[in-house]
Amino acid sequence: MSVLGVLGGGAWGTALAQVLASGGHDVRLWVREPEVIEAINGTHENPLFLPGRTLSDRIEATGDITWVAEAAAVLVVTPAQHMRSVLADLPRHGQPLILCSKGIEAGSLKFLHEVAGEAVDGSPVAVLSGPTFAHEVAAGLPTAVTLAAEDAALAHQLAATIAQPTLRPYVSTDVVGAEVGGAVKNVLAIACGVVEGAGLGQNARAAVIARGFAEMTRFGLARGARAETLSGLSGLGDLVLTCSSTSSRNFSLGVGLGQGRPAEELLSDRRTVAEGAHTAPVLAQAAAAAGVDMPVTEAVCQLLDGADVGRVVEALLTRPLREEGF
Ligand SMILES: NC(=O)c1ccc[n+]([C@@H]2O[C@H](COP(=O)([O-])OP(=O)(O)OC[C@H]3O[C@@H](n4cnc5c(N)ncnc54)[C@H](O)[C@@H]3O)[C@@H](O)[C@H]2O)c1
Ligand SMILES: O=P(O)(O)OC[C@H](O)CO
Repeated sequence: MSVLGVLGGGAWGTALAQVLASGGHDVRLWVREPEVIEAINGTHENPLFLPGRTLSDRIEATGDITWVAEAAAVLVVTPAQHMRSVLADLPRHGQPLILCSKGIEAGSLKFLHEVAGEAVDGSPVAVLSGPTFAHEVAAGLPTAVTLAAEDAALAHQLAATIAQPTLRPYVSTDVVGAEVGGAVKNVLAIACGVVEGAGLGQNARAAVIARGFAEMTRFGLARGARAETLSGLSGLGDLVLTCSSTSSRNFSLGVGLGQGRPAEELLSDRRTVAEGAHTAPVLAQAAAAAGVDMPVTEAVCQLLDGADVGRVVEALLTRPLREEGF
């Protein structure tokens, strides 16, 4: 067993720390909030981000990122838009980084493996992504993920390190594909939530999933992803999960939008992150730059900007007819 580091004490960082610690690893968890550090080390719980779960005493929370940097590998689980600034403080030991966040950086339009590569020069980078509600992983429920690194040997080595009886990684060398799925599905989950909130029915939700997958695939292929990754755990698998449940923060945000509530109100008082709200405008820019048509993503951007739900839905449904396919 190894000493592993985790950056980010939100729901997902804490759940990953828990499943790794339950497998016998010692986990150093870097946490931003002093009250969360105190709760994890004092009473083995994270009431702010993962309430109701008793955590392993193999998890030690810290505010000292240099201590986490000494681990054999570091899982990076910050919100996507804060990854660059957090990694800037991580001392460089050449330790592998496993990126577990989902999104595209605003401004640069870069995937997170590109951001990490720039921020921590010299560390090999892998991406872990898939259908993974944090509370289920922390509860020890069976979960499968994609673990992608350009270097196949590294991907296999990291998969062997993190694999647990309830966490099964599937290895890939398609880093871009693994990232596209996680980033795009969050935007599409908002759209499915809107369908739910506006009472548009199950047929409409299935249509958004299917046509959303088509636009995920168009964008992914244009950016060099492989089709089998997009139809795998990190793409279609995560899309189906996140578009089906109010356990998803992105889906829940969409439900509120579909009920006609403004995005600012829905986002203002939450401490948890709904990545799709940040990714949608960035994805729309990246798609435009790649010459890819993403009508569902465009619709989500309009709704986040306060457009009327009925008008946005009508505009989507009255687009020129086209052949089915990607
Ligand atoms: N929760 C899940 O089920 C889940 C599963 C898979 C992937 N993810 C991804 O993991 C990433 C983290 O999500 P989460 O659910 O753990 O977070 P969360 O919503 O539970 O908690 C918010 C996190 O944001 C951090 N944060 C807030 N402001 C910050 C700042 N200025 N700088 C750095 N960090 C800041 C907080 O410290 C906390 O760790 C996201 O990209 C998310 O999409 C989440
Ligand atoms: O709650 P969400 O919408 O951020 O989704 C969590 C995970 O990404 C699901 O795989």
